Amino acid sequence: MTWAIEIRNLTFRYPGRDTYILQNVNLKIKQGETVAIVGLSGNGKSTLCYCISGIIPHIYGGDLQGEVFLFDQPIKDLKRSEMVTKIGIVFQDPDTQLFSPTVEDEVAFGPENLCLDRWEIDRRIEEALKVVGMENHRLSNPNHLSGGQKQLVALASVLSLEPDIFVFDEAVSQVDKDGKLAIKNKILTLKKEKKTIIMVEHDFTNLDIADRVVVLKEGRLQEFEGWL
Ligand SMILES: Nc1ncnc2c1ncn2[C@@H]1O[C@H](COP(=O)(O)OP(=O)(O)OP(=O)(O)O)[C@@H](O)[C@H]1O
Repeated sequence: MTWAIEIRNLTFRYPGRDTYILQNVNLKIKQGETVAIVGLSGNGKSTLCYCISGIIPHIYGGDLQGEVFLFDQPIKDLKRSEMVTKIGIVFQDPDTQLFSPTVEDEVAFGPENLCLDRWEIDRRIEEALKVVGMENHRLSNPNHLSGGQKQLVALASVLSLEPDIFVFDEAVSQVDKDGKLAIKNKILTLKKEKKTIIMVEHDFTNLDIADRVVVLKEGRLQEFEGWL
């Protein structure tokens, strides 16, 4: 069977650190599945998201053992251009993701780098901005937006890539109630489209739409059984 994501015996520590943040993590996720990762602060949820999306080891380095596969391919062998159509991550802190002078440029960056036709790029910008309700802020500088608005722009910039797998790492934590509802509806649409979704949830906002919940405790992963 081909898994959208397969993590085998993953163990990781950051460069120069003694503590292993992830310890022998194993996880298999089917295409079209929505999996929520929960756990207390500092237990390695973001670190696991970085491993799944190739940021570890490509950007952070560190001591990594085990392997992550996306659709049977080891991510360490995937080129950056192959990664972006397979998996898109929305970070907890939008400031790490936003770098363009305008909202529109930010959302256009991914599709433009995929060298898509202009009409397709425009369609994706239009759609992504509409989903997140930021179509009236096209020409705004992302640095001048509120935290919640920045998160919505970061989300739109990943939606416009239309990857097979989405990783939402507390992606809407600062977004207002209406915005959260709109994103929840979008995630439901992505589910219908058989996209694979990983959600890190601190406040459990979207747990009800997850097919499965896994708990990360002190770097070890367990299936969630029972109520927290
Ligand atoms: N770049 C880094 N270098 C060294 N240690 C790091 C780095 N990033 C995170 N850590 C450490 O790794 C541990 C796990 O952090 P991580 O952000 O993965 O946890 P988390 O479960 O996502 O927490 P939160 O819910 O607060 O976001 C923490 O002790 C953190 O201090």
